[in-house]
Amino acid sequence: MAAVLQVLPCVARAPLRPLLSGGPVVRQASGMALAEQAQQLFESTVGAVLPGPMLHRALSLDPSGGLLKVRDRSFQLRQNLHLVGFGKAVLGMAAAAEELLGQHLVQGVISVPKGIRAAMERAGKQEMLLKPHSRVQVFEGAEDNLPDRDALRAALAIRQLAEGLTADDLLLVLISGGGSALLPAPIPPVTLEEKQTLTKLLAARGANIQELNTIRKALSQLKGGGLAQAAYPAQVVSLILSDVVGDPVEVIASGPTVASVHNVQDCLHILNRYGLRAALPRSVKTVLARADSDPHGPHTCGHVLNVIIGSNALALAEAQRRAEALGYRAVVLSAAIRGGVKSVARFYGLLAQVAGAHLTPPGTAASMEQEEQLHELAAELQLPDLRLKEALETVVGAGGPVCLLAGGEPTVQLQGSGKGGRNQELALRVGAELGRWPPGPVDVLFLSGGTDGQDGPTEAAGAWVVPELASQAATEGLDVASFLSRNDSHTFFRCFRGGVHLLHTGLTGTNVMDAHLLLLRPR
Ligand SMILES: Nc1ncnc2c1ncn2[C@@H]1O[C@H](COP(=O)(O)OP(=O)(O)OP(=O)(O)O)[C@@H](O)[C@H]1O
Ligand SMILES: O=C(O)[C@H](O)CO
Repeated sequence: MAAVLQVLPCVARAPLRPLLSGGPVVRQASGMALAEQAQQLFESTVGAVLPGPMLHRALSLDPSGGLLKVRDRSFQLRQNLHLVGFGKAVLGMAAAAEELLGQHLVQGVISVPKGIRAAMERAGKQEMLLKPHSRVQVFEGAEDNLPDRDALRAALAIRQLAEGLTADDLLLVLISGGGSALLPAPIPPVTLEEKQTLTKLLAARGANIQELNTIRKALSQLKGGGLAQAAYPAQVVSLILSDVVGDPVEVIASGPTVASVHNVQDCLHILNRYGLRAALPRSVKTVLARADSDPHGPHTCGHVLNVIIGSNALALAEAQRRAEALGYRAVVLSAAIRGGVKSVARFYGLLAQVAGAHLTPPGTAASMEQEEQLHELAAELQLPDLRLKEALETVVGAGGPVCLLAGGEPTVQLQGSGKGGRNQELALRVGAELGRWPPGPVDVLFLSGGTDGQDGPTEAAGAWVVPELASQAATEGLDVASFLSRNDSHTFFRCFRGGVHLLHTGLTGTNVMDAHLLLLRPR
């Protein structure tokens, strides 16, 4: 089994850059508007997991001795270092790796989303781009996050590089979310089109990422440890940016350097669950039937070191430090927020109400009933790492501003044909929840943002809300409930107050799911 290391403990601070548009509309806290502080905290969250800081935390090079250190392991470099990568954040990761490794890097191939170089150039993010005469070959593909011919060409080039390595070589593998679609190499006779159709159907029928990637692994030459196997006997070091709740290395990008533990029965259960077993193409049945006799056994990954170098938890930890520096008592509630967006919004609404009441003098206390509802909802959401009790204890003892941080990936069941994204919909729903209760003597702000800088098919990363939002919107003739019923959160935020509640970052070059911030400040 491959060695799995957890996130690196210390985090370099990223430079601050204004991300939120619009002026301060929330009362000042410590001389700075809550909205501005939320901006800084979101910047810190993203900054902790930008490619440059991450790679510098993960790798160090001793140029005199030509030793590459990854955590507590050292590797001798002697013109034997090769690089491959795939994922939405891999262009910047490769640029940072190349900068760090210099002439030691012999060659590389990466597979990144279509148009990403042009987008980074347009955004002026030179640090996310490879040098003009880079040794790393770049393939762009997987338009709309679906495996396509371009991604297949990239996957084959990556396989070829891996297969050409010897026991003297070291292969650095850069992995981030979106890697599954960017590394398609179906096992014949399964075709790319068949795999694409199956993936689309599973996703449309609600399969989660664990289920989706179990099927992807079974049908792929490179996923589920296949890439590690192709590179054997070279030493493999995978640096992984997690976009999956809980950071499971076997799931992220379908674990190309992690031995798969799934068998055919697991796949058949999943296909059954989504009503796809009966209609399977013959090729898929053939490959599944073969798979049991030819598993990527655990023994195939003994030459691999898998290291999580960036995650939601790590990003939130940095935001927590920043919040404390701004004078908040800060708690990370959870880095594994999941569940329907309506329940998650209700959770944050109740949390704000209960926490707000704890922050204010007796007489404004939230009812016991609300506190009970909060705990019940938390139990229903089944968030494994939730620190609700600790958060509420902190609030009780705070006597001043409080910042509750969380992250993860709630789900939106699309009903309408409006324009929006997970984060904007969550923020709007939380805004509506906050408006249901009479405001106590406490300022409240909730922000939800996608750390990749793009929330659904919109140009915004997310949005922030305050309890007055719904009533203020009504004075502008905007009915929050009707926008929500159409999943039209982006249109709402664009119209409301000229769009000042939208969070605009542009593509950030990283992705560790979403970040949620709840700021409370007694008046
Ligand atoms: N109109 C809408 N309102 C709310 N959510 C939407 C809307 N349209 C799409 N979405 C949601 O946006 C998500 C897809 O957007 P996005 O690309 O940001 O997330 P993703 O696929 O999880 O990618 P990543 O992991 O890179 O963030 C889906 O969860 C989808 O349900
Ligand atoms: O590429 C993938 O499989 C998803 O982004 C999860 O990592």
